[in-house]
Amino acid sequence: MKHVLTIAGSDCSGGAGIQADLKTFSALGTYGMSVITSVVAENTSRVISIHDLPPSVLSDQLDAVFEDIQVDAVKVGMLSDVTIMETVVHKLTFYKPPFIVIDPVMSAKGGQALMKSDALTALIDKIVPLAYILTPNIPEAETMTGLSITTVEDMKIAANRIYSMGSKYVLLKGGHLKGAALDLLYDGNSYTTYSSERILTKNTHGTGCTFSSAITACLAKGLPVEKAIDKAKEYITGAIRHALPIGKGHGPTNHFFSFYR
Ligand SMILES: Nc1ncnc2c1ncn2[C@@H]1O[C@H](COP(=O)(O)OP(=O)(O)O)[C@@H](O)[C@H]1O
Ligand SMILES: Cc1ncc(COP(=O)(O)O)c(N)n1
Repeated sequence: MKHVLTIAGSDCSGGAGIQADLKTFSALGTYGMSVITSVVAENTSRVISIHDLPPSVLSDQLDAVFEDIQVDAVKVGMLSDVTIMETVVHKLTFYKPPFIVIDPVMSAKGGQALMKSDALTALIDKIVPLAYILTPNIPEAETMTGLSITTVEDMKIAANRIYSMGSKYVLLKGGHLKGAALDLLYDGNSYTTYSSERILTKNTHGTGCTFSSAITACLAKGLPVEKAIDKAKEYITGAIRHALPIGKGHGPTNHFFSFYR
């Protein structure tokens, strides 16, 4: 069995962050581990508070995992500030796991910030170059590039711009646009699209976390990039189609939908 690590925030309501990541890792047959960056008191409707863990606690967790267990792939999610980013860069540069998938989380579905705005430069200069695959959504790509993205042509221009910031692949997710749920992969040479029908639901809490974790698990299992994304796209579409209508806001993705099909 492959061993997969998530470095991300904790969502006590279980829909996003490390909770979504660990459920995805299990559902895809991998052994999941978690290093928590921040404890977020949040639910399907709102973020109440964010408690960032001290850098030493973050470093210790990373050492505890890497000194003892082989890590086949890493997913990075919420990194709230520059200090947390610097700690993650330091440790991942030292331990050099084979695949690093980075979801540049900036806000929760309700719009509340999960990354401090003064951390944008560190995200671009220090975190992005670590990424094998970077998975921004449309608002994140707009923040990173200063572009307005409303069409697939705009997505191509933005993906190109983000690629030049230093990640090996850019997967720009189109969940926030209209029409089909179309994601665009750019590898520096050509574009590949991954498309599914748009599911009419408000229950999209954790979609980005689930998708990036599924890609990470598939890479750990040895799938080439295009196949890993294909499989993860199939997984996220099922998890949204069967998303749970719980809570008063955006309900969470469902990781056990395959048992009920
Ligand atoms: N309503 C939907 N129906 C089908 N797929 C969706 C829907 N919303 C998002 N997706 C897909 O879910 C994945 C996560 O994308 P997105 O929701 O944009 O991420 P984030 O959670 O980071 O905002 C992408 O593959 C996207 O195309
Ligand atoms: C701790 C944490 N990390 C990430 C997200 C974003 O989740 P998503 O974009 O997948 O809905 C979140 N709401 N909470």
